[in-house]
Amino acid sequence: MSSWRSSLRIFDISQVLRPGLPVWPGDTEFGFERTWRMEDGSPVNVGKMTMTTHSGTHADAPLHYSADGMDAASMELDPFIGQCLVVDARGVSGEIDVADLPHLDSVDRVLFRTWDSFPHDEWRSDWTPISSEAIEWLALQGVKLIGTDAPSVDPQDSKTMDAHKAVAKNAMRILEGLVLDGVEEGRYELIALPLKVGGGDAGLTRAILREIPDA
Ligand SMILES: Nc1ccccc1C(=O)C[C@H](N)C(=O)O
Ligand SMILES: [Zn+2]
Ligand SMILES: [Zn+2]
Repeated sequence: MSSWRSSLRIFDISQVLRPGLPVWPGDTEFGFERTWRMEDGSPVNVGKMTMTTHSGTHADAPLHYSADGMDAASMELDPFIGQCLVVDARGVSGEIDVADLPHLDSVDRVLFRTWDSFPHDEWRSDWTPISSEAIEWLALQGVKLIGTDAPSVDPQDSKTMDAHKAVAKNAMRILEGLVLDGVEEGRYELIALPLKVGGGDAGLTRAILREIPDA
């Protein structure tokens, strides 16, 4: 009788949305205020949040990088749920290129860990972007979703957005701002559902990885 796991380990790979959350320079700071207070006699506490669509862990919608792209509410869910491969790219200098990619066999989703320790409390503009050649190669291998612990798949000063354009050309999906500290390289189940934001150029996402039972 093989032992049955009572539960599979879950890794929460999402940032905490909170005031002080580092955001893209010049973008909307995360704001939170209480609009109904129990201390004022209200039967409940209710809050109000203001934030950029690209706050913390999020999925870009095609509308972000294509003027006529679909919004976050229209994105299909399949790319965001299923088996993925976490790749440790911490040793990569410059940008992740084809030579930095592992051999892939039948994997639809690839997540890149680039930070030794995720910068929760400071904006770091020196992240490791992904080259458009690497994205094209991943698309050729059948990859449908690319995730990163960086705030963008392109460099902060990009004007041509080559990585996003390669994603658009291959109808792939993007997760950015993941927290992959402590996640070993390997295969996991990804569950990362973007908020269904009508007109949204991105969807805030609670992303998790779940261990895959030993075959
Ligand atoms: N908030 C911004 C404001 C202006 C330009 C870029 C951003 C981004 O957040 C980058 C985005 N996460 C991206 O998909 O690359
Ligand atoms: Zn984004
Ligand atoms: Zn992006």
